[in-house]
Amino acid sequence: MRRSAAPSQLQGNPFKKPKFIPPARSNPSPNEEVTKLNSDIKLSEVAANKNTFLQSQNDSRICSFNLPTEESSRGINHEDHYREKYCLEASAKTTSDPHHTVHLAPKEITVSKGQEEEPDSLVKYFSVVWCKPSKKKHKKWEGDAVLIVKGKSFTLKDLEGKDIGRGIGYKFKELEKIEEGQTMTLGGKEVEVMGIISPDDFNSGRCFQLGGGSSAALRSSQAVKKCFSNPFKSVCKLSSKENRQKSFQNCKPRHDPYAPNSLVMPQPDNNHQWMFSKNCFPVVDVVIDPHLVFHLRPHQKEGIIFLYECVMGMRVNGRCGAILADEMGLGKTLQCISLIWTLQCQGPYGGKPVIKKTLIVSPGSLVNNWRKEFQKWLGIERIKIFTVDQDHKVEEFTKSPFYSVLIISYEMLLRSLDQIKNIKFDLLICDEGHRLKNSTIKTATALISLACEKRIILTGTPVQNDLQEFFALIDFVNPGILGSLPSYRKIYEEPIIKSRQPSASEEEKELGERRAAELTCLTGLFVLRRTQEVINKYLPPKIENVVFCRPGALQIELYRKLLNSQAVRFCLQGLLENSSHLICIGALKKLCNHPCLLFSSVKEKECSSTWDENEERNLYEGLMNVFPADYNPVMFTEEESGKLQVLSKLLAVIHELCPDEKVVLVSNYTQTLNILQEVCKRHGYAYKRLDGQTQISQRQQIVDGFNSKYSTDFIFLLSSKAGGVGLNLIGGSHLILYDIDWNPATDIQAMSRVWRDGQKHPVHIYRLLTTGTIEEKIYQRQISKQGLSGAVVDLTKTCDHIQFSVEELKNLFTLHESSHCVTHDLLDCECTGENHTGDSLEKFPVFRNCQLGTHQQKSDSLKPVSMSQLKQWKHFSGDHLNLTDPFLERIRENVSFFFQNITNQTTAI
Ligand SMILES: Nc1ncnc2c1ncn2[C@@H]1O[C@H](COP(=O)(O)OP(=O)(O)OP(=O)(O)O)[C@@H](O)[C@H]1O
Ligand SMILES: [Mg+2]
Repeated sequence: MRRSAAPSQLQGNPFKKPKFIPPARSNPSPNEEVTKLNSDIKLSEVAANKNTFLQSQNDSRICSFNLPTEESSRGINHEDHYREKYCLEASAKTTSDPHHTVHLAPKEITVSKGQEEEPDSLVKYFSVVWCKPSKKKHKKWEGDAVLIVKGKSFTLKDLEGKDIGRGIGYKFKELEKIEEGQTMTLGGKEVEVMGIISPDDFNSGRCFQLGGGSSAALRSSQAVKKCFSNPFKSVCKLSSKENRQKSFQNCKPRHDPYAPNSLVMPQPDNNHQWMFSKNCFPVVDVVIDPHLVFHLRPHQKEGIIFLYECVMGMRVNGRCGAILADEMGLGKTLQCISLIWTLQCQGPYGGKPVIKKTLIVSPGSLVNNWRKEFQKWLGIERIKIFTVDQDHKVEEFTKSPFYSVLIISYEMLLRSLDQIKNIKFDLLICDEGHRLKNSTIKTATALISLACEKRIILTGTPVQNDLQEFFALIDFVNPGILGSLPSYRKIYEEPIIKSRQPSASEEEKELGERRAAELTCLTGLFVLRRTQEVINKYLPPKIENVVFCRPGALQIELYRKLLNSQAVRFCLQGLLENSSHLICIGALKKLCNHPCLLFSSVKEKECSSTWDENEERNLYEGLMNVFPADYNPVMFTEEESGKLQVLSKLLAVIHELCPDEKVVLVSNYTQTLNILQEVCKRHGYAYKRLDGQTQISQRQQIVDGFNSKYSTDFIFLLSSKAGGVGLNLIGGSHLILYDIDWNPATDIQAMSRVWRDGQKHPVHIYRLLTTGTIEEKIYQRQISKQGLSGAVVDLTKTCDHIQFSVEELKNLFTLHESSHCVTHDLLDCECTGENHTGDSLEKFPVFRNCQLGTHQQKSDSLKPVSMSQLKQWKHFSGDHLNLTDPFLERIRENVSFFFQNITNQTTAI
């Protein structure tokens, strides 16, 4: 029977066709195959064992994929480069084995109630094509589908995972005997069986991904298509033999690949050469500029190899995107600069450069940081970069032949999109690219519309917290690799989410885990994340302190008044509108920072026209009577706020004991920053300030000014939410978090500004919390499981997204006046806050009964500390004798409790 082909047949159905084997690997030895399979299994196991697709990205091991170490990279680079494809080839093998017989049904297939239970432990899966029944000889097949046969029933699913046919009560023998090539009518559709699908391929979801992007399908179908298009085309283009010889003679590596410590990129395999080598140029080693290699950390070398392989299409055939999701401060910028500089000057085929122009899009505050980093690592001569701002328009870049790199902010990009679209960029880098996680926002649609194939997203944020956002990022760098959004939802998202519901059956759990593992395996080829641990050894010690400050008398009185307000009482009875608890929380937080902030808010509200109808009236009623009659917020005193008192003393002692060191002072509120700024003025401390209002064009200048060793600044006032992302503030070695955010990511972002590569001094972090108040509760939420699930490190998640039960609100709206530290009370620790024995803090390996381990512990990764980790931190009450830390000693009078942890303790403080 002749017939027109269904989509799968046009592309090459991997479930029917024999596996495509690249020329160089036509006869893999049995051992090699075993290794590959093992590698696949290991990979899946890691993901599955971790039981989570979410967590796996946080594990630096998972996405590293046997990247060569510094020592081994030279050797490995010249071998055929297959290691990264183990996973793919292994999948291809399982799917294409023509000898697959019918498999015993895995237990994950449920038998729905009422269905006949006959020998349907046998579940079989087939790839089929289908059409409406007709008597025509030449069938016009309408689509590919997956046929699932179980006992006397069957289900037909299209490649988006949707059911398109179901039937029950068939003669058992008919369904039992289905074999390849057979046609039959099932549920009103004519179906031809194309091949058998293994339970493994069904459970992993690979069988649905013909065109979309299953690893196996991608490799085979695309490679086949490209390879056999016209293999001789390029050869014929050569003008003459002499010309060819001449140009071949010039094909030399730009740098000596055999020099000691050289960093050589992996050579493309035969398949790649077959597809991409224009004019059959000889393969030349691509060698990273030794000038750069000299500075690179081992993880950065690996990162560059990873990026190179991705953008060259060596990891996933025909796909040139990558996500570099290294934790903050690991030098993603330098890795990209090295890649750009290399590709701009070199290439594997005849040494010809791979790219001409690069577009870097970054948050406005980082545009100049990119320029500086280029200059830092490559000087001003090697590469000409152009940054777009008010005075330097994209046209200038277009007109000048000198520039090869354009750096632009996301905002400017939108404004100049038309001009940008007219430029042919060969490489696109999106810094802090997690903002593209919503593909419908303008910036994302603008960037998606650019023709450039080689795309890199840089982000310090794990990208797998939300499966739809994850899809958007993956689909941006490698469009279509996960299929369409609807099919992704059906095949991956739904089973994965279902498997995580407490009510999930064993089968659902197993299926969800398999799909998650497959997704991790597929995307892990072009997503790389390493954690802070990889650079810890290059960083100075970090002394982290959580400081519980006693509230001032006025603060306590006002706090009580607020808690007794009608607004809070209504909240606790669930009587007020949804957002009213947020107003109460906001007022308590302000009060913790300083009573004068609350005073100003109430005054402002009193004058506002909405005051009468407003719930705030219920909250603020009678509050003014608590303030002294002549209270003037401008004349605020430090004594009125416990934290401000501690801060003031802390600044004084740092100034006195470390005159060469500087302080980064962080708050999330502009009004609080105003108070802190006033404190600086009163004490005569020179300062710089960066917040949401700071002009983008001035930001880098302010940062540079502060970081400069000639700067006289003592303090950098930073609004972390407004401008913290990506900044380098290594000029400061003391960082004080004046207030706490619901989202631990905001604080972690801020901390990472100073404890990063280039920091010369030991870093001291002080997190100030007002004892017994809502600040402690927020902190507890950060470190408890509740805070950790879901939006761990997503900066866009704010308090508004958090749902509170009445119980939780009750807890939030309680003031613990008699406790030294409610957080410690919750730790179930037997100590009385007296455990510090008086030895130097730095050398404190003593095992105390309240500790789970010795003092030093591994919490280096940029994750919020957990309750149990906190318990292992050294801790003591403020009135404990013999505080040997001179900074803590000076502030103890106003402090009820301390927690302290030292990382990288070995180096002397
Ligand atoms: N190999 C290196 N040697 C010395 N300093 C380095 C090295 N690599 C990076 N740095 C410096 O480390 C700092 C952090 O680098 P970078 O800004 O690229 O981090 P990042 O990974 O982009 O972090 P974030 O996610 O916070 O943006 C920069 O000052 C950079 O110059
Ligand atoms: Mg960065």
